[in-house]
Amino acid sequence: MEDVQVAPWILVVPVKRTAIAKSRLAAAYPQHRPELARAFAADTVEAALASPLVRTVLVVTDDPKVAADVTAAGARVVPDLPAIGLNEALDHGAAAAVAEFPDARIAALSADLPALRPDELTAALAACVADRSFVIDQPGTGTTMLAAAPGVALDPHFGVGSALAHQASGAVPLDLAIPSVRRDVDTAADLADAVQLGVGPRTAEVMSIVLGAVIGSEGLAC
Ligand SMILES: Nc1nc2c(ncn2[C@@H]2O[C@H](COP(=O)(O)OP(=O)(O)OP(=O)(O)O)[C@@H](O)[C@H]2O)c(=O)[nH]1
Ligand SMILES: C=C(OP(=O)(O)O)C(=O)O
Repeated sequence: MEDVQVAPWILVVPVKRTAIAKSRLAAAYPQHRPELARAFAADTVEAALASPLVRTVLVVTDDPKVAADVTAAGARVVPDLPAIGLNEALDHGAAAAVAEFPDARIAALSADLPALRPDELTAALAACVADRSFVIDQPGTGTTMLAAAPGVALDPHFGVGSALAHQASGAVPLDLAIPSVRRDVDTAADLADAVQLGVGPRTAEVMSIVLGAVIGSEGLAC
C-alpha cells in the first residue's frame, strides 16, 4: 500500500480582536489600523497553509471577521476564552491541537507576519529538531514562532523580552536566514520594512487604499 506522508505540524495562530489590536500602529494609521491587523492575520494564515509541512492552522480568536477570513482560507477557529491574554490563548489553542492531533508537532506563530513566505516557514519548521525551538524577531528581543516536539509542552512566554524568556525556559533559537518569518509588524517602520520584503495580497490591498488616501488628501492623485 502507498505510504501517504501526513504533514507533521499544527500551527496555533493567536489573533487579538482587531478593534483593539496593533495599538502601536494607531498614530500612523488611525483609520486603517483594524483593517491592517485583519490583513496581517489573513496573509500570515494563507502563507502558513501553503507550507507542505503544515497539516492544519488553528486560529485562536474572538474576532468574527478574522474568523470568517481564515475559515475561508482553510484554517480552523478556536474561540478565545474571555480576556485571557496571549500566552493563555496559546495554551488554550495548543490544548485543542493536542486533543485532536496527539502525535503532531505544534508551533505557535504570531499573526503579524504579513511578508511571511511559505518556503521560509517550511525551512524554519524543518529546522525545529530540539524539544522546543523558537524564532527570534527582527529587532532581536521578541519571538515570532515557538515550536514543540510531540509530547512536549509548548510553554509559551510571549511578551516583552520573550526571546530571552524562551531561551531561559530551555527553547533553542533557530539560526537561519528567514527574514519573512522574523518580520513581525508592530510599528509603522516595521510595516515599511515588511512592504520592502513583499507583503501578501490582503496587506498590499489595504496599503494601496491607505496610500491612495494619503496621496489623495495631499491633492497629488486620487
Ligand atoms: N487570541 C489572542 N491573541 C493575542 C492576544 N494578545 C496578542 N495576541 C496576538 O499575538 C500576536 C502578537 O501580539 P502583539 O504583537 O503584542 O499584538 P498586539 O497586542 O495586537 O499589538 P500592540 O497593541 O501593539 O501591543 C498577534 O498576532 C496578536 O494578534 C490575546 O489576548 N488573545
Ligand atoms: C508578543 C511579542 O512581541 P510584540 O508585542 O513585540 O510583537 C513577543 O515578541 O513575544
